Amino acid sequence: MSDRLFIFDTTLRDGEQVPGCQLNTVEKIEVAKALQDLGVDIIEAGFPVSSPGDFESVVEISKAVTWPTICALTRAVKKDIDVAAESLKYAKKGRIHTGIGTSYYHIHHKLNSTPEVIMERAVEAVKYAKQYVEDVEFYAEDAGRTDNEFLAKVVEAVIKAGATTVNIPDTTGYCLPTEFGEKIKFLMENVNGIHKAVISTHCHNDLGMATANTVAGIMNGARQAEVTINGIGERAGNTSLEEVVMIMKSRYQVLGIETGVNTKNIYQTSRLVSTLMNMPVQPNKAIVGRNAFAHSSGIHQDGVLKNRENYEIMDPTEVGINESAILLTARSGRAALKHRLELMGFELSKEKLDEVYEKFLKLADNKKDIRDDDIALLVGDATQQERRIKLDFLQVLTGKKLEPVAIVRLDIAGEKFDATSSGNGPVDAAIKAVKQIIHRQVTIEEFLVQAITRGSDDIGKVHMQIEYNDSIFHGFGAHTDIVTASVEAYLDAVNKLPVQV
Ligand SMILES: CC(=O)SCCNC(=O)CCNC(=O)[C@H](O)C(C)(C)COP(=O)(O)OP(=O)(O)OC[C@H]1O[C@@H](n2cnc3c(N)ncnc32)[C@H](O)[C@@H]1OP(=O)(O)O
Ligand SMILES: CC(C)C(=O)C(=O)O
Repeated sequence: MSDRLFIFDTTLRDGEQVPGCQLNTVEKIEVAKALQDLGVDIIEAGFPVSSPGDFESVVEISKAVTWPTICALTRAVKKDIDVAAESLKYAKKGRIHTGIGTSYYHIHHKLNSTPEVIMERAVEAVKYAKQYVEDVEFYAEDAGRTDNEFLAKVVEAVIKAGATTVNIPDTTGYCLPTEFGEKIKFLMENVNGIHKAVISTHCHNDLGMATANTVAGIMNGARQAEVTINGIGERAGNTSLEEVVMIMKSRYQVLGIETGVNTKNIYQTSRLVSTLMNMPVQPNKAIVGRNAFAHSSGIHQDGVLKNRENYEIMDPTEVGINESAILLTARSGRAALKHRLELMGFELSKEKLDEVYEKFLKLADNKKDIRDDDIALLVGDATQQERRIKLDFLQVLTGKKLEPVAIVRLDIAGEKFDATSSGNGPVDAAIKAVKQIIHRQVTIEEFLVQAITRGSDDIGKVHMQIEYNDSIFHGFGAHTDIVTASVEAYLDAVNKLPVQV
């Protein structure tokens, strides 16, 4: 048996069935070209009979794409097949994908038919499509819930009628991986002529088993996997391309099967599809999720920094992601902080690192997303000269219809001084209280408040410019509490005034 797995991408057909994900023809061409660059073997471009727009898209994709096979879906209905054939007239390699439901439910409760009639319609559809193209794929819809004996008869009949690929979809995402694997094995062992066709999987993710079922199918003889980028598709979605491809690559030693996919294009294709279809990728999505190569807890970060393979089974660059991310959170340890500091150009002694780490933990408990700006401020704080005047305590009472009042305690060269003041705002009240303790004739010339990054949990940065004896002094403060940041900025500037003798 061949060790090459054909990748059949149905992002533009099954993926596009997702409500809100419809693309126009220009966007579909962009995705099709990206799929071509990615190296998929077959692009299912649409269901041409469904609308003039979908027909047009299949025509234009056929013109735009050079080497992958372009596939058009149909029911086992002559008109559908005629229209599909027409839409494929510019395809360098065209495939008609026709089929019909084979499960008890579909035969009796959807098609109001009998197994015998369904068998005839299946054979007839394949023969009809065969008049147009050599490459005909047949799908036995809801094969996952189809009795294996009947399925084997249908598969044998459609291969005899000329089907070159036979698709065994788990349409409702019902099968267990063992059941799906056994289904494929049963067909491989019981269908006469099975080796004349490629057996394909098309698994849905209703129970989160789409990829597991696809792999089980491949392990039992399927050599085409029908997949979508980011696993998008009807209901809970389809098997995701990136998962199947990376399973084949990462576990080649066990499975011995290759795809023709250029895995380095995976991430960019995922982003493209997500953006065009307005379909965000869940952060923990395997391979392409924002956190797929991000480490946030101290023990993992330490392990990854010592050797990436301690916690990573794939190299992120293999899927087009530049590098693993070490995210700083309240669960991070010194190793991660030190690593980030080094990347930022700081080499701290062990003692200094401990000091910054303590401050970092306090900040991280209050702020989810710690960025380089935050770290720079912490390092700045920890490495600053000892200040003579320090803010020891600050409490502010403020609110709508309340006169703001601030209580301040300063530590001046080891001695504590308290003051209380009201003001027209909390910052004004706090600065006035400070001024009651520090009797210097200073005026604030400039007061600039800025959120460093984003979000209401962000650090506010304050820049203050004060004037004293015709000279200007600058002060900076940063804190998640903007009043504290303002007082710190004021004191920073005051600490720079010439010491009075
Ligand atoms: C599992 C899958 O994902 S299959 C692909 C799903 N994608 C789509 O359905 C999108 C495209 N579909 C469409 O645009 C429309 O449904 C069309 C054009 C195909 C048909 O539209 P309508 O003629 O209005 O039929 P409608 O959608 O209401 O019902 C589907 C009909 O097709 C029949 N049918 C369903 N599947 C098949 C099949 N594989 N082969 C033959 N007939 C089928 C149904 O039994 C039903 O027939 P009935 O009206 O005689 O009961
Ligand atoms: C048309 C077929 C292949 C399908 O999408 C399904 O069965 O899920």
